[in-house]
Amino acid sequence: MMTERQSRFHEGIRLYVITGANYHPGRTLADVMEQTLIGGADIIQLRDKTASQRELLEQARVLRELTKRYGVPLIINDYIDIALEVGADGVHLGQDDRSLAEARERLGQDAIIGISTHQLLHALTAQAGGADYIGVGPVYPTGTKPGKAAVTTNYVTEAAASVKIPFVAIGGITLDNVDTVLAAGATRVCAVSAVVGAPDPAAVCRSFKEWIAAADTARIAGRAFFAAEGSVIVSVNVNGKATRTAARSVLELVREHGLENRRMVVELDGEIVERAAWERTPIRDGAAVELVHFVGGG
Ligand SMILES: Cc1ncc(COP(=O)(O)OP(=O)(O)O)c(N)n1
Ligand SMILES: Cc1ncsc1CCOP(=O)(O)O
Ligand SMILES: [Mg+2]
Repeated sequence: MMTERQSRFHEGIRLYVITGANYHPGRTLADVMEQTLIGGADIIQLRDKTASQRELLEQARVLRELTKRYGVPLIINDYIDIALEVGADGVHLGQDDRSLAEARERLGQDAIIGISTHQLLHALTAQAGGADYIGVGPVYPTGTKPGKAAVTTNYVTEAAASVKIPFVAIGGITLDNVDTVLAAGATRVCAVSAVVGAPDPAAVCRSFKEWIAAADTARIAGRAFFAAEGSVIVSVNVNGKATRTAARSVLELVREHGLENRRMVVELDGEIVERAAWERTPIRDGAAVELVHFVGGG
């Protein structure tokens, strides 16, 4: 009996961080990449277009040890040999790199193989060829890949509609435009400069993850996720925890937390909101909310 191949690019992989040593002069690769893992990076790719193969191998060994410690997959850009040598989880290949078939043949069924795509035909070809995920980009022009034409968010929307395997949006994505990329249909985001070039890479990763979670919440609730201009995404403090939400009213926030049918009290900015007013009470940016529910009887 034929069993379907189970990809190791699992559902929980949402924030993909690629190395970019030129963006953090004076800080080591290990230090910066550990910060991204602390901040919640779900997968790491080693990419360095100027290092020698020997230097890359050394970097790959450092990242293999680090990613193992955090239980996160390590992908090597371009080089199947290096992936094999250090026991990486897989490789990422572009349209002009080694082929998907060769990588699968050499790395085996368990390996994670990602393919860069710039149009739907690339995406469908990679999917048919057994890729585990695809890169969709560059969404915006980026100094990390200078001269490469941007595919725009139109391709993100096309991929969301037609591609069945996971895709990561990549290229020029920052905390200032990630809402637009998510609103276009991305559920996974990949970044280099916005993360590794930041003074606090862990904080940037946490913020990316919050945006991704806020878009998930909207999608699960069956609502559109709006980008900044018509934004319904607000930062609120719920029971002392900073979070982002697409909830427009107290009622929606209560629903988001699965508490609608519970005996509970809602406090908004220090004032109790009567249940009858939940639906008409808006959630504003910066609001402090306490959701107090009563456990058990008596
Ligand atoms: C996740 C991800 N997406 C796209 C790329 C780019 O790969 P490629 O087109 O081969 O370009 P280089 O990175 O090799 O310059 C990527 N590396 N990762
Ligand atoms: C490797 C790559 N492939 C498409 S865009 C890109 C670079 C992404 O880097 P940044 O997040 O700094 O724009
Ligand atoms: Mg490449």
